[in-house]
Amino acid sequence: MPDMLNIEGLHAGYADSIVLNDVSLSLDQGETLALLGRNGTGKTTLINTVVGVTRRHKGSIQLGGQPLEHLAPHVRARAGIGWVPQERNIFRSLTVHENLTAVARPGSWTPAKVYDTFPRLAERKGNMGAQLSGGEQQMLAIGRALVLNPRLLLLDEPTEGLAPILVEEVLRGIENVTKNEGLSVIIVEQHPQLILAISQRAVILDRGTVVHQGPAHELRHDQALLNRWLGVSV
Ligand SMILES: Nc1ncnc2c1ncn2[C@@H]1O[C@H](COP(=O)(O)OP(=O)(O)OP(=O)(O)O)[C@@H](O)[C@H]1O
Repeated sequence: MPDMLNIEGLHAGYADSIVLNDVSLSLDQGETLALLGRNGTGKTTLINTVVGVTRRHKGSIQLGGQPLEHLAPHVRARAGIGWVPQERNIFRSLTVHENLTAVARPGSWTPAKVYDTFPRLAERKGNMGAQLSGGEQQMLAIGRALVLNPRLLLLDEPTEGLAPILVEEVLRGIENVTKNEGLSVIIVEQHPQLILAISQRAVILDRGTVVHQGPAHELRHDQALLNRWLGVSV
């Protein structure tokens, strides 16, 4: 069976500038991959290249064996790519429930299941998107991606700017999604300790190239590697 996601020899960037340099990685069904690296190392560019909104210069991207690299972003979405960009992508003038029902597509993820995963959203069902806290908006953005019933979910810094208690709540929700549903996820995160704890695989980018790739539990306990590439202590 092919990998859920397979990227080979990817070079991509913006207009003529190349940010990603020969990136290769793969991800199985049901796996979570922590995508790490200092600021400006190309994490968002990699996510955006899988989505199809940057310029790809070279290399292949396959989803479940299907080549994606020549497809438009909306066709990639239909093929099973769910995307939660850094700037939380919700309708601010619709209610929580309308946000979820407006985009839902047939599949196992329904608004009701999103409420089970993020009970806080159930309590805010009738609130406008604009009235939600940052953490609640993030949960709603993830919920909106889930009701599209993707095969691969791409989350760009889902806990950025959140209070610690909400960080835990968002990460717990993400962990349940991957554990119970067999969904593949790539998460860009600035808190390596937290994200490695709920991931199976880890990739570190530095200046647009993959400098480390391996099991998340190994990296989580490898102080030297974390220090070298991320400048953090565990
Ligand atoms: N729209 C753009 N046009 C041109 N260059 C860009 C654009 N977006 C990002 N870049 C450049 O690409 C490089 C990688 O940026 P990217 O946002 O992918 O890094 P990142 O690892 O996600 O960083 P951060 O953690 O700060 O979000 C940077 O040098 C950045 O200046």
